[in-house]
Parts: sequence; structure tokens; C-alpha cells
Amino acid sequence: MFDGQTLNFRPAALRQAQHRQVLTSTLIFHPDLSMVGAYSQLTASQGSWALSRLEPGFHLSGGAVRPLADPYVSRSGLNLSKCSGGWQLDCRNSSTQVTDLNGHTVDYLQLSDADLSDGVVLTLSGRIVVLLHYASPKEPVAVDSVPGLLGGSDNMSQVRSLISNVADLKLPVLIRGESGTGKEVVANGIHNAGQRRNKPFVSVNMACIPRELASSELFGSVKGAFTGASSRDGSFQQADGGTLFLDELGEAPLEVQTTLLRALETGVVQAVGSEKPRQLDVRFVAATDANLEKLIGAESFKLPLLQRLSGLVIELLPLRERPEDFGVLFSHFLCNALIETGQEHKLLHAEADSFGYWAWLFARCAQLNWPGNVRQLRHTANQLALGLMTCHRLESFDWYGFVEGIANELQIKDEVPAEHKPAVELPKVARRKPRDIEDDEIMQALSASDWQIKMAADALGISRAALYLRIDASPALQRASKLSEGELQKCFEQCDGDLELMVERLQVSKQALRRRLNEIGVDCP
Ligand SMILES: Nc1ncnc2c1ncn2[C@@H]1O[C@H](COP(=O)(O)OP(=O)(O)OP(=O)(O)O)[C@@H](O)[C@H]1O
Repeated sequence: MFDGQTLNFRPAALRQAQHRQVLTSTLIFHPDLSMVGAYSQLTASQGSWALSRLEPGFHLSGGAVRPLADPYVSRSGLNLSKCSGGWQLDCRNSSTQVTDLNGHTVDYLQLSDADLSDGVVLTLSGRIVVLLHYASPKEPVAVDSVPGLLGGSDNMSQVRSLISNVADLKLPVLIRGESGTGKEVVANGIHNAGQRRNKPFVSVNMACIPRELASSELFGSVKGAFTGASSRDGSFQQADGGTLFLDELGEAPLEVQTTLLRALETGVVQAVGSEKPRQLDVRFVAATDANLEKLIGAESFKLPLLQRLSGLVIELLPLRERPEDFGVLFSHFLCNALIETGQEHKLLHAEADSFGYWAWLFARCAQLNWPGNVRQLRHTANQLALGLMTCHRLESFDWYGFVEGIANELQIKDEVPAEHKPAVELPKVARRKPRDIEDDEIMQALSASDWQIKMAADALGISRAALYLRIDASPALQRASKLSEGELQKCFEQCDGDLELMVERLQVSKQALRRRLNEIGVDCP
């Protein structure tokens, strides 16, 4: 299959500019029926760049590539490499053609500093997505040195070397970063990279420890210590010899902070009702997305606790500030989700002509400059895999609708602009007659789209109105607007007002449910 076609970036086309920069590209491509997330970098002696004429016929001089099933992408993976003719990028396609997202063939592309700061997305021959952007020069760190932690950005490389430096020390580590940036992954990485890896890793959500039970939750209790007390270990004893992960540290009630601080300062713990203090060997890793300094100012967080726990502070940047990690993470989550739902053939063995759908999707999602967090990215990959379950063929999936849905969810105002139609022709979903669709399929589509009527209707290839009619006609399906006040009240109480849970139980659209609850005067967030 590989025909050795190569894109050639001629150094002559690299324009002079003021700043020394490193251009980094994330490549997602599809050689010989396997998909690869690769990472490469090209150093310019001086700034601004132009991608030059594309001349097929050069040979590959990059390193080996690894299949997506092994998500760790090595720095020695696919490289832009220098050869006598210039810079080369293996494209592995017989009709090498670079297109921008408008589908126009790009023969010569000049990128300004501003373009590169924002990030530029190109699709090559409908099967490779290149995300070009600036990054600063860095020392290579083995990308797989911390298993489970993906990404080759500066931030991830720095986190990896910090983890390696402290893994075997008992130094407490405080991990800071917005929600969903991977703090727990890092905490696990610290534990697994060190000598404690075969000992327990105990995670405690500090927000969930009731203030009146702080001591017994953390240090355990002996039988009869208080009414109903049984003899049990607390989190400290459970983590003896291993790591205690104090998650959501900023949410810990003050009483819990005091109890914790006392144990950290004395180095011993005493089970409630016991006379005997115990010395334990516990390594502390804490995580928070809270502004602890502000909390200290407001006297709701204790400064000495912060000082005790921040032997080393690891800062995780949000994904929007390290766009080069997007491709690797998305392809990893997507591949896992497809494997879990038994659909890996749709990606790993996709027909060559349908790979354009994936390339388009990656390009569009990369172009959203992913304002969400890593967890949302994983959720999106899962949603996509579920959505695809109702489509036997990739072309019958509503790719536009899906990306629009993501944009809405992430509150990105601009929808896919008309001029950003995909480089590949995405046929519209084949329209179907509503009566030809079984209730089961409707149920699956609704469930896969989280009961979002538009998304489900698009996936089924029928109109929204037709879907409502089918729901009304089927005894197995229901609409929020048709639920009785009593039914709603009961479910609201049973679910403690948790809207997500109610949607799951009642199997209706969230928006409609919220509307209906408001109608009957139930306050819901
Ligand atoms: N660098 C990464 N490599 C692989 N998976 C990641 C990475 N970062 C985050 N994830 C995945 O994203 C999801 C959220 O990560 P995690 O729970 O560690 O975030 P968090 O910062 O602890 O979130 P929170 O503050 O809400 O507790 C998990 O599924 C995790 O596996």
C-alpha cells in the first residue's frame, strides 16, 4: 500500500522573521488501514513559516510509526526529517494533495505568526490532519515514562520529569489544575512510578468527609468508640506503606482540615476510641482546582495545611493551552470507545474512502480550539462511539450535527461556518421513512444521544417532528411534556433533584424535563 509519496517542505520557502520558534505538528493519519497519532517537530532558525510546493516522489526518511492501539507516541515516531531536497513528511498516499478546511488544494501556504499562535489545521489528502502551532524548544522526555499519562506538550513533558524526580521520595505533592485536566492521572502516575507501586493507593474525596466524622474516616475507630462504631481502619491505615490521595483538597471543611493538619504535624494517628497512637508510613499527594490562596484570604483554608502538603507543586495546564496534546488524547479516547463498543473496524480497518470522515472530524474538533477539558474530550469520544452504533455505515452518520452538538455543549457560539465545509464530501444522512424504524432502534438512538431529540432524529434520518410522533405512538417511549405532576415529583424526590439521574430514569430529553419541572413549579438548576 505504501508508495513512498512524500510531501516536501523546502527550506527555501521558510521566510525570515524575528523570533526563534519551534513549529510543532500533531499528525493523525491512516497508513495501510491503521491509524496513527504521531508527533513531530521542526525547528526554524528564524520565525515565520511557509509550507512550500508539494512535490511527490521523495522517499520516507522519518522513523517508525506505531499503531494507534499503542497510544504512546514516541518522539522517534514520525518525523519531519531533513533530506537533500528539504523537509519531508511521509504522506503515504498516491495522490498527494493538501487541502485547507475549505477543501481548496493548497499548493503554497504562507503562515503568519498570528496564524501559528492560534493554530492552523490542515488536512492532507483527506486522511492526515496536521495541526500546526508554536511551541517552545524543549528537552526530549520519554513520552511513555509515566504509563497512562498521554501528551507530548511542554507541560506534559515537564510533569513527566517532575514525577520521575519525586516518585521515590516521600515528599508530599500538591497537584493543581482546572477540573478534568488529569490530576488523578498524575497522582496515579506518582504512585506507580515509585517504589510504593505495589502498595495501596487510597483516594479520599475531601469534600465528602462529614465534619463530625473526620477523625474516624481518616484514622479509623475501635469497636464501641461511639454509638454504632465498629472496629475499622481509616484512610490513613488503609494507605499504610502506599499513597494517600487527598482529592478536592480545597473543598475540605475546616474541621476536616484541622484534623488532617494535626496528623501531618505530629506524624502519628490515633483511631477514635483507641489509646494507642500509631506511626504510619504514608506518602501524601493532594489535588485541587480551587484557588487556595484566595480561600486562605477568606479564612476558609488553613495556610499551614497548604505549606505541609506542597513539598512539590505540579501545575497542569488546561487542554486549550496545550493544543498539541489534543490529537493524541482524542485518538486514544476514540479508539478505546470504539473498541469497547465493538466498532474498531470503523476506524482501524476503515475503507480508504471513508477515512475522510475521521480526518474531517479531527480537523473540525481541533479547529474548535477545544475549550473543554480532557474529561469532556473523552465524553465526546464516547458519545460519538454510541452515536455510531446506530449507523452501520460511516456516511449515514450526521457528522455536521455531531460537531455542532459539541460546539453547543462547549458553548462555542459560531457553528460550523458554511465556508468550513469538510474537505471530504460528507453525504447527508439517508432519509428514511419513520414507519420503517423499529422502536428498539429509536430507543438506541435516543439513548446514544442522551435523549437529545435533534441529534437522535438526525442519526435516524428522520425529522424532529416525525420522531416526536413516533415517541407519542409508542407505548415503550415517553415525552417529558406528557409526564404527570405526581410522577415528576416522585422521581425528583427519589433522585434528590439530580437532573442527570432523572433523565436516566425517565428516559426523556433533559431540556424538555427541565422545562416541564419549571412548569409544575419545581425549582431545578
Ligand atoms: N494526560 C492524560 N492522559 C490520559 N488521560 C487523561 C489525561 N488527562 C486526563 N485524562 C483523562 O481525563 C479524565 C479526567 O481526568 P482526571 O479525573 O484525572 O481529572 P481531574 O483533574 O482529577 O478532575 P477533577 O478535578 O474533576 O477531579 C479521565 O478519564 C482521565 O483518564
